[in-house]
Amino acid sequence: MKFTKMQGCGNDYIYVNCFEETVENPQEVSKVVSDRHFGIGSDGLILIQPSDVADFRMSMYNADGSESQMCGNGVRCIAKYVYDNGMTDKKRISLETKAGIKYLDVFTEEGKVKRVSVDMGSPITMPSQIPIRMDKDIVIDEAVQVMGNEYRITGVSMGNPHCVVFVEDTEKIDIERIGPAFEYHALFPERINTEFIQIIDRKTIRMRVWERGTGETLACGTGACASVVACALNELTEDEVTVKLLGGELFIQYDREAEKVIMTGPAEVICTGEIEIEKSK
Ligand SMILES: N[C@@H](CCC[C@H](N)C(=O)O)C(=O)O
Repeated sequence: MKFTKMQGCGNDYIYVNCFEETVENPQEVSKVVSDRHFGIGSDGLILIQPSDVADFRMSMYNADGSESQMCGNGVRCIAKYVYDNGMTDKKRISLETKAGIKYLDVFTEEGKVKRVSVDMGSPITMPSQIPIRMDKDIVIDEAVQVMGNEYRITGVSMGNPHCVVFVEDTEKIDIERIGPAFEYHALFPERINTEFIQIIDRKTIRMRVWERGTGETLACGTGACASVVACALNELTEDEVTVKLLGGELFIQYDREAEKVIMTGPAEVICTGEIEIEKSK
């Protein structure tokens, strides 16, 4: 199987061009390629596919093989892949995802995509649609018990589920211990991505993330968008915020009137290669 490894703010995935390759069992293939010791090493697998309703389609799988509806860093990398490889010459690309059609604007330097702005659509705050098991109209700054401690959570879906927790200092979070406890908490029937957010000032936040199905990653695009919406709901920041992640920075604009979130950030190729996948996978 031919692949390209790409990253957006250090959130790295194996991309397969399904106009040329067939991936029969993507859940299993994602586990194999993502393994950082016995595979290529990545946060998951992303398939670039033909679409009947948009220019391209994305399917994305976490490192544990579970499928997600959306991947913010992944959609930017797909825009770079299809443009740089001459699969389109459009500077506004439409992409079908399990969370609807997303529109990607590419910014090029010397003919190659450097940055991409994505219309991430409307944030969803209704608990039953995130989903979060809470008998409320919206989950803002709600107290929950996790591993014997109280945390205050704000729930937002960007097509995939997020739980945002504000902390004094992201460096002091024992994320390997607390991340899985959030992910598998009974409040979240489809598990959850958890963002730990430190407010730097009204235009800047620092974020660490525990991703559903993968663990701690260096960045999460949907998570950055969900966090900026959560900041706005808690009146902690303005609506245009730079999110500092372990692997880089994303610029997020929350347009409350239009009810949409725009994410802008980089996309880079790491390497290309070929891997033998057993027939049963
Ligand atoms: N890293 C991604 C999100 C990947 C999916 C997530 N782990 C989930 O299961 O929903 C991003 O950049 O948005």
